[in-house]
Amino acid sequence: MNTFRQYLELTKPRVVAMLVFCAVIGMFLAVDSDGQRVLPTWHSGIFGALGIWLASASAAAFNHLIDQRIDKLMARTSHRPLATGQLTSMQVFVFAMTLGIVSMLILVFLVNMLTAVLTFFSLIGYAVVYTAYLKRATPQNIVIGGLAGAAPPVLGWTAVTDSLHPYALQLLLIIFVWTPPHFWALAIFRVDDYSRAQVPMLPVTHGVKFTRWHIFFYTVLLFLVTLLPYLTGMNGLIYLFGAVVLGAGFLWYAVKLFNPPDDYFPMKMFNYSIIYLMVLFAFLLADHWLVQPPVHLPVRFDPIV
Ligand code: HEM
Ligand SMILES: CC(C)=CCC/C(C)=C/CC/C(C)=C/COP(=O)(O)OP(=O)(O)O
Repeated sequence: MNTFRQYLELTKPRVVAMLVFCAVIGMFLAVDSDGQRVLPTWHSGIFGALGIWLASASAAAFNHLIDQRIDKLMARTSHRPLATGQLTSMQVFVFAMTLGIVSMLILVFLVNMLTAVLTFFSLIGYAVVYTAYLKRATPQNIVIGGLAGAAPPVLGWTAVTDSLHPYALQLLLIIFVWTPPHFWALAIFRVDDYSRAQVPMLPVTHGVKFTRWHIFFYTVLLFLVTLLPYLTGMNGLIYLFGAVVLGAGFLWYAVKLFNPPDDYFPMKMFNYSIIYLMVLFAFLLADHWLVQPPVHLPVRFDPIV
């Protein structure tokens, strides 16, 4: 592997691509204080996405740095550049710091302070609170830590409007509730890895059966939470259709997981979780721009900040 690819791997490019995708959709879902659709300017769109991307990549690189001992012990992560010794801790530290500082400079000077502050908290939330503390401390690690990963649509939104709208928090809530079934499906499949590395993930501490019930509970909750954008008048029937069909698919996986046809089934659910989120956000976007103004529940929500 050449050096460029090793540094690229530190940034968890596919996960971060998804975070930026959610942030960009957040930008295009933004409304002003009168509830009117607004578009990102070229400036806020490009620098907002760049800053959020670099901050997420920095957080991912810090995660590699802090987790190198664990990563060495798990089959899924043992090939990572620090685990194999292809990069040194100092190289990764300098890389992560550089990305973090550049992202903050971009957000503070070229976007706005609100987005910079919220992105900074997300970076610290993932790199320090989740990775260095929660991950090793409690099986609720990914539930609480999921807050940082759920932030991107809010960050995209604030990059455009410089204000925090309650509608944006609904998007955060969706990703927040989506994260446990997303991760625990993978954790069931990788339970031996986590057990070997002594990471207290739910299937390790409480068993697979208990984890399946948690996945089911969060999937039902996710189904309900995804109805909120319709119920609050943020989105219309096109979105509702997408949310119900996609949610029914997710529920099917959660139920089938109680009696899986084969050992690989949890990974099929994990893969579905990613398609689910991507398509759900595409529906939010399509609905927002194809159907306007929303015709139901004329509730007015003012920005919080
Ligand atoms: C605390 C929260 C989260 C945890 C613990 C978590 C955990 C994981 C893990 C362990 C993987 C497997 C990576 C690998 O194969 O090496 C993964 C993959 C992935 N996650 Fe998450 N995740 C979280 C939040 C998120 C969020 C918020 C998003 C996007 C909105 C996301 C999107 C993805 C994507 C797209 C992949 C597939 C990457 C690939 O194909 O390699 N995850 N996640
Ligand atoms: C600024 C901002 C939006 C920050 C969010 C950063 C970020 C990369 C969030 C994604 C969450 C994620 C991939 C968790 C997996 O970590 P893990 O350590 O459990 O997984 P691993 O074993 O694959 O490393």
